[in-house]
Amino acid sequence: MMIAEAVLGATNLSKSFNLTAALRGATLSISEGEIAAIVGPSGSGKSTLMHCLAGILTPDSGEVLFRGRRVDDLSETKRTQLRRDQYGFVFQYSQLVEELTARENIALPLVLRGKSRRRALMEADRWLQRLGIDSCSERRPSQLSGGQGQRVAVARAMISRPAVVFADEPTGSLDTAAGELVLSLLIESARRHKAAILLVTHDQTVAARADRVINVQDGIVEDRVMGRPL
Ligand SMILES: Nc1ncnc2c1ncn2[C@@H]1O[C@H](COP(=O)(O)OP(=O)(O)OP(=O)(O)O)[C@@H](O)[C@H]1O
Repeated sequence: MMIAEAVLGATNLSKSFNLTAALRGATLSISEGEIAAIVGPSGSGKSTLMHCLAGILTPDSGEVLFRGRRVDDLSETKRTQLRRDQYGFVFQYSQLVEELTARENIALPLVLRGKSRRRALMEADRWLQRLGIDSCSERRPSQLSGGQGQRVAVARAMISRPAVVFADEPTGSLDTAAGELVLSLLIESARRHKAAILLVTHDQTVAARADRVINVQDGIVEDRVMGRPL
């Protein structure tokens, strides 16, 4: 049997905000291409865990590993580079740039990585088509529906072929049908490009689409496998 390599790992992560202990020794490992849902009560530490794993927050103690290499102690510049080169992000209210069109928003990560504007826009056009939003190409974010905006966010997250996509309630602001479509597109794109997804959700039907559900309780990870092969 082939054992999948870990793309992302954390050991004993702790993080406090003043007197609040948000994480109290969280340990987990995400395999290459794995789709993992992070669930747990409000305030249990899900977002803090995700932000520590993504290098947005620095844990007070513990280690974060990306492909076996320690990354929590990298300089801010190196962590920004890691996020740009290896990670994609989809949040509840997508942080699209209002001054740019949908097409330019999708192309942006490639431009930031040094691709020419022309080539980045050509690649963005492919993603617009793949996700069924090519008619929105020239619209600004405020001219998009919630579901269209999240599809643009999925395209923007996937265009740079990330190893890991961090998604914090990506369908939380959408109705059921739009949410299901966005989630399906995110999962299909990730499977096609062998990206792992770390998905924070309150929604059981969203969690049920993952390979594995990771339960966070009081800042600690309680891991359980959900029957599907990893
Ligand atoms: N920037 C911050 N400053 C102060 N306290 C914070 C901060 N971020 C998180 N906390 C606290 O840390 C704890 C964990 O918060 P976190 O947002 O990680 O939980 P969560 O499980 O994602 O919650 P929710 O499901 O409500 O989004 C909570 O008690 C929260 O109030």
